[in-house]
Amino acid sequence: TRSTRPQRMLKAVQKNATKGNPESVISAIDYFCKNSEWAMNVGDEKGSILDSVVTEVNPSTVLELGTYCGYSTVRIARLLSPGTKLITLEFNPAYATVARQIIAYAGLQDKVTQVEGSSADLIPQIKERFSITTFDFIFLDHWKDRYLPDIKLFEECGLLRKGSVLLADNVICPGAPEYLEYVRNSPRYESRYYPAHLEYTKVEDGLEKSVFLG
Ligand SMILES: O=C(NCCCCCn1ccc2cnccc21)c1cc(-c2ccc(F)cc2)cc(O)c1O
Ligand SMILES: [Mg+2]
Repeated sequence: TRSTRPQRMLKAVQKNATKGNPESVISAIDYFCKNSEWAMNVGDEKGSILDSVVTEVNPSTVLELGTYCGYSTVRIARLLSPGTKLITLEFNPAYATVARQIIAYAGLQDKVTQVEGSSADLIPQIKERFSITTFDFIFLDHWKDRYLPDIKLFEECGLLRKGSVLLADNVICPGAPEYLEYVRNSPRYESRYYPAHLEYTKVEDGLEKSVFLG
């Protein structure tokens, strides 16, 4: 049977990137998506903004919702301080399988804990399962209609502290209007929009960075 797009992306990484070199893995995926097949990685333009926010926060505890093929996982993990690990959640087992191989090819498997399931199920379990009190940095890149219920779940589960940073992909395209309305109008967040474009296209999109004020 025909291979899947994530499988073809993995082949492109194995062919064009250098094992243990995260930058070459990132470049190989971006090249594949620009020249062969579009895929819903955060991409290079928004990825650079992600890099700058991760570098600024220098987080000790990190959660990513939406692993997909591991592109943003590699972008984040390569910037973490030694000894820091990130938790990345993926709902689709086929995506998770490809991501595991791409993350390992980049040599970052020791900095990543992959979890399979839905955010609604996982978020209430995090404190217990991973001995985490609060997150310094959360990257939202999963179902866009889950951004709002999940940020409320983070609050209810006591997973945010004064200064926790949430960065949300696709707030314009496909869009997360209710989420935007909430973080931009809630007195409990300081929110800022980073304009960019939908990965590998000229379509308007951007990232929303929201700092929890406690
Ligand atoms: O849908 C997107 N991502 C989510 C994929 C599914 C996530 C599933 N999942 C993972 C963890 C998890 C935990 N709990 C519940 C569900 C969970 C997405 C789409 C586009 C896009 C597509 C077509 C188009 F024409 C324009 C834009 C661009 C992006 O950058 C995107 O991120
Ligand atoms: Mg996205």
